[in-house]
Amino acid sequence: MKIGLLGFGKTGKAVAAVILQNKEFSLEWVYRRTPHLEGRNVPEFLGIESDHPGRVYSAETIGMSALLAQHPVDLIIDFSSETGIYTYGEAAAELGVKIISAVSHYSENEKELLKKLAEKTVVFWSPNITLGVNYLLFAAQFLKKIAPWVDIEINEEHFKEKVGTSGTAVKLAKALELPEEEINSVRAGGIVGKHEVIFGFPFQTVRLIHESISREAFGNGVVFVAQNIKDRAAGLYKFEDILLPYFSTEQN
Ligand SMILES: NC(=O)c1ccc[n+]([C@@H]2O[C@H](COP(=O)([O-])OP(=O)(O)OC[C@H]3O[C@@H](n4cnc5c(N)ncnc54)[C@H](O)[C@@H]3O)[C@@H](O)[C@H]2O)c1
Ligand SMILES: O=C(O)C1=N[C@H](C(=O)O)CCC1
Repeated sequence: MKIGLLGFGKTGKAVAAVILQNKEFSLEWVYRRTPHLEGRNVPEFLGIESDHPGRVYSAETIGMSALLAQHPVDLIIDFSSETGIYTYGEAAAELGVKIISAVSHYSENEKELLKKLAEKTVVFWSPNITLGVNYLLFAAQFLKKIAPWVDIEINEEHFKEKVGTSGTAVKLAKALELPEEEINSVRAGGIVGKHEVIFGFPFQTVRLIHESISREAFGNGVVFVAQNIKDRAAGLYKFEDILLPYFSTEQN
């Protein structure tokens, strides 16, 4: 599967490193806003031995439609920001190029755009692309179903510079019907990402914890998602759509 990547910051670099070492994929290009690193070879830049082309292009030099015509891909992965989708969304959807967006927060406008693009191609969006957190989300919902009266607290910890409440914690709060304002956030040093749901029962406490110990975790998540959406029809997908069949009690 040929891949294009938008967002080559802290996470994009770690995700690129994981993809470059996977023989099922070929990282064709990285697309940046500015010409910084333009023309660089990503495997060489990251010091990874890989035969993927992985060349850096910039919006100042080539538009997305031209890039997709000259260097076609099957899938675009987005670890940029809210605005990234406007750069490639329409061009990708027109060509049926699949989209995995890992951007943690979107406003209603971008969410509407994702829905529109999903009429033409596969669009997957998840504020947290790790298998672990999405498993935790299911487990937490099950426990709440069994004991709807239990006290629940959500804690999230991230690196000092992260702005706003994590998209993952917001999603957990929605799923567990808790007010977003009650999420407890810690910002300290270089914490990659930790989410905890505490169930306070009388006489016992249940803690569901997920910690990303390095950003390569998000690369592994991308690989898992890409493998699971590759044969899907156009539509808007979330992590739950991939995991739900695994919770079936039927034997296969
Ligand atoms: N879903 C997940 O599991 C997950 C995991 C980690 C990070 N994230 C999210 O991914 C995003 C990036 O995180 P980060 O820590 O790598 O941030 P970062 O600031 O280190 O990197 C973001 C990069 O994207 C680039 N960028 C921003 N807007 C762009 C655009 N319109 N076009 C092209 N490039 C653009 C920036 O220049 C920068 O290089 C954030 O939304 C973050 O919350 C999601
Ligand atoms: O590095 C980040 O930024 C992360 N953001 C996600 C969020 O906001 O939920 C979670 C993973 C790391």
